[in-house]
Amino acid sequence: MNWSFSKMHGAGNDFVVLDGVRQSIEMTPERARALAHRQFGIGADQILLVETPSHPEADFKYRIFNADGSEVEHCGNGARCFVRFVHEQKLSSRNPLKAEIATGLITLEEADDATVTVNMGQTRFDPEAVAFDTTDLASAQDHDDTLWSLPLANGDTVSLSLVAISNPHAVQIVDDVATAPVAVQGPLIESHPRFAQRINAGFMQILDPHTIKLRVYERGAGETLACGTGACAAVVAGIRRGRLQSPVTVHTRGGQLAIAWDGHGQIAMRGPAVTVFSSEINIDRLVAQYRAGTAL
Ligand SMILES: N[C@H](CCC[C@H](N)C(=O)O)C(=O)O
Repeated sequence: MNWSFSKMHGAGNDFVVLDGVRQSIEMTPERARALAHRQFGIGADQILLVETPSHPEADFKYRIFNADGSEVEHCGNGARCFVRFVHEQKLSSRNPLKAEIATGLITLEEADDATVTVNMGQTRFDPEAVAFDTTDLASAQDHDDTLWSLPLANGDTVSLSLVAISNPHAVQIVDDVATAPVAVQGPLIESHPRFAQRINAGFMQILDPHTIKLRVYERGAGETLACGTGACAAVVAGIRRGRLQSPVTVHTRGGQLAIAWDGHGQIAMRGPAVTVFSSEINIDRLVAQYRAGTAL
């Protein structure tokens, strides 16, 4: 079966985007892993699927699969590519669009300067929102933010702000993102046993109240060049800890994102969306090649 797709990225966070409206696409974890595989597949951090919505006010349903095949609640950089894809593929000319995600609706709007602004949906700060087990753990309360001191398996202890942008994030402040132990602490935080659904691990360097640098070790994908929900989570954590003021420019390894948050409502994120190429692929042959390649 042949699937047409677009290869896209938002600030270097890259995606395979599929039209599940005009094509019959049944996504499985293995198919997502095969499409995302950097050697045996197309290569991507996430696979994005556009579908017919079930929510009455939505224009489309927006589904996200990580490179490890896990289906997740949200992807901010992907949302910008989603609306660009819908317009480029002439699935709809509506602008702004409403997309249905796991926790409700998000609004996506393309601007004339080729950037896209997304209202990122609900934000939560309670440990339950990130499936964090707080049993026997004293929270180091910091301002009005819960700052959790978490021992890691390698002997490090980290201070984490927990924020859900529909998907879960654990954000820490570091002196210098360039030397932050992302490769060591990232996987230990991502798969820490107290996070029942795993978590995205953010490392934020504050340059001034309106500017940060950020690296994110993503759940199910590893470190990416940018993470949209991670940028939102970092800005929210910084504002709630009295260290940042809206709007905030987030410098990532793949580009810049502009985040605005009034302290209680939705978060708005603006940034780039780029189509690298469009093509089609035989998914059955791809999965067979992926199985053969990864069997060793
Ligand atoms: N790895 C994330 C999903 C993709 C988020 C990121 N690519 C973004 O732009 O928000 C998770 O498992 O929640």
